[in-house]
Order: sequence, then C-alpha cells, then structure tokens
Amino acid sequence: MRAWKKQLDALEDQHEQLTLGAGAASRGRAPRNLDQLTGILEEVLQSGAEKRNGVVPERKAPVNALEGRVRSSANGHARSEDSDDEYISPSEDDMDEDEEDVDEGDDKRPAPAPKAPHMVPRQVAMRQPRPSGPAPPGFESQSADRPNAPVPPPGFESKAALHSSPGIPRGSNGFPKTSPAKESRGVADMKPTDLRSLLSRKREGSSPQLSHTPRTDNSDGDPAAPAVPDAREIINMRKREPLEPPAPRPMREWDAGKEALQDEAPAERPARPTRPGVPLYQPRPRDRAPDAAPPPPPPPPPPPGFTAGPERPQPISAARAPSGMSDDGFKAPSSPMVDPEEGSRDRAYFSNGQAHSEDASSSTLQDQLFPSLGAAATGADAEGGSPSSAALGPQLKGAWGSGSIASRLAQVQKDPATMSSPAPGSVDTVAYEQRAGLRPKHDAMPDKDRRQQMRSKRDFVHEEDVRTGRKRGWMNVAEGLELHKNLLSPAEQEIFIQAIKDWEAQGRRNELRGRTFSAPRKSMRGKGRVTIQFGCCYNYAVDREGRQPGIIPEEVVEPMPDLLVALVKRLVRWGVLPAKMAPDTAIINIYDQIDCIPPHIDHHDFSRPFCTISLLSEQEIMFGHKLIPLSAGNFVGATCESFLLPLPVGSCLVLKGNGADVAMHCVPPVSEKRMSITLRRMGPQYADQVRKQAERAAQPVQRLPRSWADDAVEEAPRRYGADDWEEAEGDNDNRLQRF
Ligand SMILES: O=C(O)CCC(=O)C(=O)O
Ligand SMILES: [Fe+2]
Repeated sequence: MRAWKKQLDALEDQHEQLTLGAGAASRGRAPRNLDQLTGILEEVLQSGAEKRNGVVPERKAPVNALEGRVRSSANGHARSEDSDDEYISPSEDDMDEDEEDVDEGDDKRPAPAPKAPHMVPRQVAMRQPRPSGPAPPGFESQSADRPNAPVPPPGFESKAALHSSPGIPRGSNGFPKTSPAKESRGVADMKPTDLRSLLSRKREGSSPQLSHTPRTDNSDGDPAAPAVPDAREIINMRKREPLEPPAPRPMREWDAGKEALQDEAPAERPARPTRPGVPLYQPRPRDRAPDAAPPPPPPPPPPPGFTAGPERPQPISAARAPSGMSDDGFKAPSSPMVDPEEGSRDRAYFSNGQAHSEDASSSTLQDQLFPSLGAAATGADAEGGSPSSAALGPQLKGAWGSGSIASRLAQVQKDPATMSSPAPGSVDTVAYEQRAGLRPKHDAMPDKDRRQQMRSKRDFVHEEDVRTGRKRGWMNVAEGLELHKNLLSPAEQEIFIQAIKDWEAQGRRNELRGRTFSAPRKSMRGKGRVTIQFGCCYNYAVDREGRQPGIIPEEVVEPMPDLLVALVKRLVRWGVLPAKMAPDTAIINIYDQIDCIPPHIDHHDFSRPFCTISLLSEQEIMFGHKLIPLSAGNFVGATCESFLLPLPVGSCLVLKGNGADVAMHCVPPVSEKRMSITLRRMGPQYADQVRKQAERAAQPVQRLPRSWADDAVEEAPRRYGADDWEEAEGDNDNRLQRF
C-alpha cells in the first residue's frame, strides 16, 4: 500500500498541475476501494490527454469513471471499447520514474494486484520485441485487423502491433493478459492444441509461424557468407533422383493387379539400399541343355490368361552340369555328406516305417504296421521305377494291423538294423533307395556322384522396409531361402508323381484313414487344391469343432510312407536339411490348373527349416513381407514388394530365417497341373504327441462321411477375400497361419 500511496500522490500532483486545479475535487477524496482508485486514475489520465490536446476538460463525476470501469469488466473480456484511448504517452522522465516505482512496488507486493493502467502498456511497449516485415495473412497489423482503430502516435507502433496479435487474451485495457515474454517464445512453448491449429494452418499454407522460408545464408545478415542449402531442398532433390528400374519379368494374369498398383505407387518412395556386390535376385531365363538333341516341338498354346507353360524335366547329364561348376549362380555341394540317422533316433514315429533291410525281398516294418501305405515303396517297378497301384498294400478295413503298436515300436527301437539306413556314401545307399522305391533299379550311380549333380543357391536377396513387431527397417526378407535343383532325377520325379497319383486315388476311394486326404469342392476360383497329409494332422483353418489352425495330435492320419522317409534321408545325407531337423511329416499339394495357395507363413507348430519339393510343372512361388489377396487367386505385395521364384521340377526349396518367418509366401494360380511335397518336422512340444498318435494309429478309426477338409474350408468361406486381410490386420501370425 505504501507504493500505491506514493504513486497516487505523484499522480495527483501531476493531475493538479495539468488541470490547473481541476483535480482539487478529487484531492482529499481517499479511494475507498480499488475500483474507485482506478476510476480516479482514469479521470486523471483523460484530463491530462485533453489538456495536451488543448481541450479544457469538464469535470466528470467520479461515479462515471467507476461505471465505465464496471462496464468494461462486465464484458468479461479482455478489452473494452474505449481502452485504446488509454494509450497515453507520458514524458520520458515520468516513465523512468514510474518504472522505478513499479519495480519497487512489485518486489513488495505479495499477490498480483491491479496495476495503474498506464503503467502496463508502457512496460509492454518497452519489452515487447517489435515485429519486423509485412505481417503474414491472418496476422495483419492493427490497422488491417481493425480498420477503424486510431493510428497510434509515432514511436508507439509496437503497442499497436501487440494489439494485433490474435488469439491472445486481453484485459479490459486492451493489453494482453499473458506476459509479453511468454508470448514471444514461439512454437516450443505452445500448447499442443495451439500447435495443432498452427500445423493445420500450415498445411493450408496460411501459417506465418510455421510456413517454411528457405534459408540460404549461413549467418544472420552476412551476405558474404557461403550459401547453405536448405534441408527441405536436399530432401526434394533426393526424391527427384531416379529410382532403380524394376527387374523385368514375364507378365502373368495375376500380376495385372500388382502392375496397376505399381503404376499408382508414389514416386517419392526412397531408393532401396543395395549392398554392393550382392545383386537383387532376378528370375533368369530357363537354361537348356547344350547337348539337348533335337529341339522339342513348340508347346501347345497356353490357356487364356496364361503365358507359355513350363518345360518337362530334362535328363540330367554330366556334360550339362559338370561337377563343381557354377550354373546360373547355383553351385554343386562342397560339404561332406551327413549321417541321416543322427536326427531321427529320437522319433519313433519317424523310424517306424524304415524299409531298411539287407534282404531286399523282406517286407518292411511299415508293411506290418501300416499296411495301407507300406507296400508302396517296396512295390516299385524294377524297370520303370514307378510303384503301381497294384503294388500298394492291402486296403485297410477297420482295425489297422494287429497287436499293440507300442510293442511293435519297442521292437523297432531294439533293432538298430531296422532303423538305420546305410552309412552316407556307402554302396548300400543305392540299394536302400531302390528298396524304398526312390530310385529305379537301373539307376546305379553312386550316391555321392548323384549328389554332385545337385545345384544349390543360397544368396537370395530381396530387401523390404519391414515394420513388424520388433523388426523394423530394411531387411533381406529372402534371407534363409535355399533352392536346390536336381534333387530328384527325372526318373525319380516320375516315381513320386506316380506314387502321389496312387495315394490320391486311394484317398478318393476313401481308403486313407482319418484326415489324410482332403479334396475341397471347387466352389471358388483356384480353391480346389487337393492335400494328402502324412505323419500328423494339420488344421488349415478353424474347423467345425472350433479347433484353431495348427497340428491336431488327436486326429489320425497315415504315417510317413517309406518313399518319403527315404526322401528325407537323402535330404539329410546331402546336407539340404540338418539331421536334427529331419522332417517327420509331409503334406502333398496337388494343384490343378489355376489352383493356388494363398499367402501365409507356415505354422510355428513346425520347426525350421522345412522344405518343399516341386513336381510335374515348373511354377513360381511368390515371397514378400506382406502379400495380400486382391481378389480370388490374385496376390500382390501390399507395398508392391514381392518377388517370384521359379521352382524347377525336381528341386527342393528350403525355408528358414527371414524367408520362413518374415516373408509370406504363396503359389499364385498355376498354369498347369503341379504337385509339391512339403516336408516339415513337428516342434519339440509334439514329441510325446507323436508317440501317442502312433499308438492311436493302431486303433480302429471310423471313416469320416466325406473329406474333413470340406468342412474346414466351409468354416472359412472368405479366406481368399481381401476383407479377410482387413480383419486380420495387426494379428500377423494368426492371419498367416490360417492357410
Ligand atoms: O506348393 C508349394 O510349393 C508350397 C506349399 C506350401 O507353402 C505349404 O504347404 O505350406
Ligand atoms: Fe507354406
């Protein structure tokens, strides 16, 4: 109060001088409250202004001043109409004096108290930085903002500029309530809501504070300083750099949607980083044997919508694929052969069908245990190498063999001779494979020489911007893929093709147990793929019982036939799969023309690595981090990122690493009939289940009235639809494992 008193006295003195006695009325009138004090002060100021303008003021009743005050406060707003009139310029001396007083008083005031109105604008005028340059749109200065406002006196433009700042709450005197220092801090101190509105104005190009002004000098106002390129300019320049041209590849019907998407793809996509020396994978033209005698007749015209069909298997000759020579980036194996028994001893189920015996005429254990399949291998035709359907074992009727399966398994485990295949490289290997039906009798090429005809490629590169879970950034999603050509000779391929046809025929006759065989009705384009499962029952989709996709141990399927067991042993012996991950299950896919398999990642009920072997026709498999169905059978990379890998007949594609777990894969609609054998090992969690399943296999199984897969497919009728993807978005694994 002392400061106020002093201030009031000074003002009253001033008033008295200015009004030549007019202030006498107010003198001796002690203010009873703050409003009254303010009224007095306003009266003083107004009379001072009039005096300076040469007008002799009339006496105003104090009550008017008080009313005016109340009126402006009653606005509830920061500004009264007559507040502009309060811009009064005291003399410099007064200003200094008053500032001193106010500062002094400020120190002593415990709580915010009303300031003398003329003090506040003076402080603001002195501390507020003056805006320079033309005001941006929406932020015009006082005159534009309020055309009728009086022009401030010379030297006080800053006040006017301050007035013009929008969105700042003002007191009844027209000055901002916020401190000017705060006001000038800028974007960093803005509230999120302010920032949001500024940002939206920036997007519309009207924000003065965030609109970008390229800065081309590196010093404030020094024109001699070297120019610094603007960051945004650099980004724009980079965006304009030409991108890598896409790898050319033949156009297929199912690519049409993808091509369309590529056309629409934004050109600003940053260039994909490439590692020097590692070229991106590009499908190569199929090689022809240089010694292939007369060129084959031109193939018949492909069906509508398909390009030329694949070639039939070519005979493998030493001249065409000399040992150790690189063939289109494919190399002959250089690692030593592996003992396939190493990884199979812990799996009774895997071993129980071993066809090994020194006596080629003896029947196998599989014959005894699993008569519905067991004779397929041993019945291979000595000349043609193909097991005939007549050579397949007797059909199973009701009970499956006799006696306890557990006792038979125990017998198998006690007798290593029945479990083991010959040591790697031994001459017995040839005999073993012949007995198992894998090799025709006339093919006596030593195993190690046959292995040298295999050609392997492991350095696939396909980098994608991956955003899944913890994995982020550019990643080679093809890492872990391996393609081994010539795993099976053409004659061996024929053996497998015939065996699969026989199993399919058995399945159609309902001679395979449980859920071994499934042939969904072709109710939708590309959906008729036939599957035959051995070793375990795998549920593709939620089934009628509500069981989730994955292995269903309680469901019975036929065990691995000898032919497939011998194939697994070759894969291990030749180093294609590790012994410890020797597959104990198989799923055979039979694709008719335009059948496909939708994008998926193989279920983690199965270990990695696993593999798939191609037969009958060469088709392409598509890989990409996110593959989606555009329509039935029309699959594309969600970000236009995918690559197609042709799978030659007789080849084996191994999936592990990113290739198995980050990239999805699918087989787009095939141009002609194709078969594949996917070999996978059940995860360790199924070790016990495997044994239990073998035991259950000895029990009579009631036949299903029709193929179980029909039910499963009906449970998921939209599984090929684009909507399905939408629903599953964000739940990667579940979505992927449904197929
Ligand atoms: O048919 C093929 O080659 C692939 C099959 C496949 O991806 C699968 O069964 O999971
Ligand atoms: Fe798969």
